[in-house]
Amino acid sequence: MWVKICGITNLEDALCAIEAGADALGFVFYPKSPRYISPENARKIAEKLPLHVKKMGLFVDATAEEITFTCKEAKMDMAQIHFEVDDAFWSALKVPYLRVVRAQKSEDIESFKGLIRLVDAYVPSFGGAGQRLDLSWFEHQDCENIILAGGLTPENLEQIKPFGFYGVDVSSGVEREKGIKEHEKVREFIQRAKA
Ligand SMILES: O=C(O)c1ccccc1N[C@@H]1O[C@H](COP(=O)(O)O)[C@@H](O)[C@H]1O
Repeated sequence: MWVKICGITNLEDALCAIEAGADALGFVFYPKSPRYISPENARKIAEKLPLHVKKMGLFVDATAEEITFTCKEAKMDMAQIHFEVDDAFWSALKVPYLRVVRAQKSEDIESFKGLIRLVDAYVPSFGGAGQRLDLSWFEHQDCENIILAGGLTPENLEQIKPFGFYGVDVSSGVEREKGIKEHEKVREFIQRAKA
């Protein structure tokens, strides 16, 4: 299973996640988030990381032009678009991206069906709140294109295994405090996701 550890704010947490086998790391460029990192600081970390690990910039309420610029400035491989956008946005975006569905009801998870997408639980603060999705919504769905997020922890990973998700994304569930990872939880999460 593909694993992304999100909300990275320092090099130590990034290296811990990589040593444990993370496939991707997330850097939050949303100024209202407690996990916000400046593009300049994200770049200092990204430059020290191996090429095979995807560096993903997470955005809320930004224009396609701003996101394109910030991803290049911060040496991100990809943008995670964590808010609703119109069709014109996607063609204006000039970096690879991951679509996010913030699901409030079961029908929502069918948005962008067939495309690789991250499905997170809807929260007014946009994310990182540890809010879980109702797993019964996924029971008759093809989950192989879905990266699941929202309230995941090392302890509840076992419940999602039978669905066959492409990947998982976690932030608050492996933290010691907002923006700082608990390394033992990071290792445990990745080990269980990949088992
Ligand atoms: O982490 C944040 O602060 C954040 C802010 C705004 C939008 C998304 C954010 N995080 C993403 O939310 C999901 C779920 O997080 P959690 O595991 O429930 O804490 C995940 O994709 C985070 O990257």
